[in-house]
Amino acid sequence: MNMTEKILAEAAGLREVTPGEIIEARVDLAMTHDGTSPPTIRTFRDIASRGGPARVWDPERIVMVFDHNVPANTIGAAEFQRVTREFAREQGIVNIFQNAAGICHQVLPERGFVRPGMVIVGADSHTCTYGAFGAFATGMGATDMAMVFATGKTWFMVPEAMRIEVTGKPEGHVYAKDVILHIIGEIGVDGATYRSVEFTGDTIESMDVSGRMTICNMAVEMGAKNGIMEPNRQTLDYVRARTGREFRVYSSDEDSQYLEDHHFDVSDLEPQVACPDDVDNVCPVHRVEGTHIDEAFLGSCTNGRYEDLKIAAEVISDRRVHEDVRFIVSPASREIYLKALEDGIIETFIRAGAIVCNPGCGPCLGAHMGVLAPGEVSIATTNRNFRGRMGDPASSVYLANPAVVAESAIEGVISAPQQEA
Ligand SMILES: CC(C)[C@H](C(=O)O)[C@@H](O)C(=O)O
Ligand code: SF4
Repeated sequence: MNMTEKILAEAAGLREVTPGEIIEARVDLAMTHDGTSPPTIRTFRDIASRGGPARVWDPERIVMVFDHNVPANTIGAAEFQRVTREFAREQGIVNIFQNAAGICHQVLPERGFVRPGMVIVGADSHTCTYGAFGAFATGMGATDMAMVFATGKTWFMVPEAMRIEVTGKPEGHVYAKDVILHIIGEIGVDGATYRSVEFTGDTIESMDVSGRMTICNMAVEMGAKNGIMEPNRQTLDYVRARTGREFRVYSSDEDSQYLEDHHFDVSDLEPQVACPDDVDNVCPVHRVEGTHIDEAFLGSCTNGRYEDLKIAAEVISDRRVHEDVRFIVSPASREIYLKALEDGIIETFIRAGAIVCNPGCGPCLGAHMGVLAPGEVSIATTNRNFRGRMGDPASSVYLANPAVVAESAIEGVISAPQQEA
């Protein structure tokens, strides 16, 4: 079996599982955020009113994070947060992060909730991020999540597996984001639908935790059920520094079967850009250089980590943001924000004329802060560029790495940074 199958078999109490099989699995951790807690709660109450349990199965295994609209920007968002807060209090859910602690997918690993070998479900599609830690992690809707709250279990169809081997050392301003954009450009937005995608190869093995998270974060953008990587040394150090709890590291058997095997050599890769309006509409940055932008956004669960802010600050140095551009920066968590503050990175942004916002999803999904007007263009370090994603349906989004976004913010048009990095 491969890693995903081993984790699922163990969680289902089975010796073996095979792709296509429907299993009932134990859930180790469940996450909901300010957008998805209320519908989960409503369904949970509905189940209770039909004879289901009135208490959640295990309040310690539920984590709630307010990140999509923090602080609340509408009365509706405020009401969603109030309902969630009250439910947490009533149910004894103490792991609720309300005041811009960060984006759920950053907060969970950072606070030691994510460990290798776990089964983690989240009411958010980018829950697949935790595959970077060797966990099986996937997103689900609020209705399924309500059943998890009630029973601590869920069903899965064991996914077919796909292996993506990445080799070579990226040069210059080429990062994990470029690697995953390039992969998605080749595989397509539906090329991995309902598959488990296992990332291997020396590029992945030597990659830092931040980069590994960026890659697994975007597995869902090619349709994957989950993305997963065997934890490397840096990942294990990260986990051990954040939790004293035990965990089990799984690896794929030598002879495990994959429906598809792909290989990417990234040694000569250029920075990549996903053009409107699809994540697989990818090209090397030089092809879109000079494209006018109105906004640049640095943040999100894809690229709002310390490493990303540092790259962007180095590119900016003592230059100033172009006068026709709003450059919005939102660190992915409070921990990251503080570290960037201590290191002068935040000061670099502010002096350059950037708008530094509190940690959260921010402009990523066009709901809060930095919404685009009709015809406007943004270049963002986020993971989605669907039509209308960051505002009006007639606005558009280019996805890129933090260095390209920072350089573009300075130049006022899509630009590649100098290659001396
Ligand atoms: C609002 C939420 C349910 C959504 C998701 O599931 O991914 C959001 O986080 C996104 O990135 O589009
Ligand atoms: S940062 Fe963007 S992609 Fe990530 S959870 Fe928030 S809205 Fe979704």
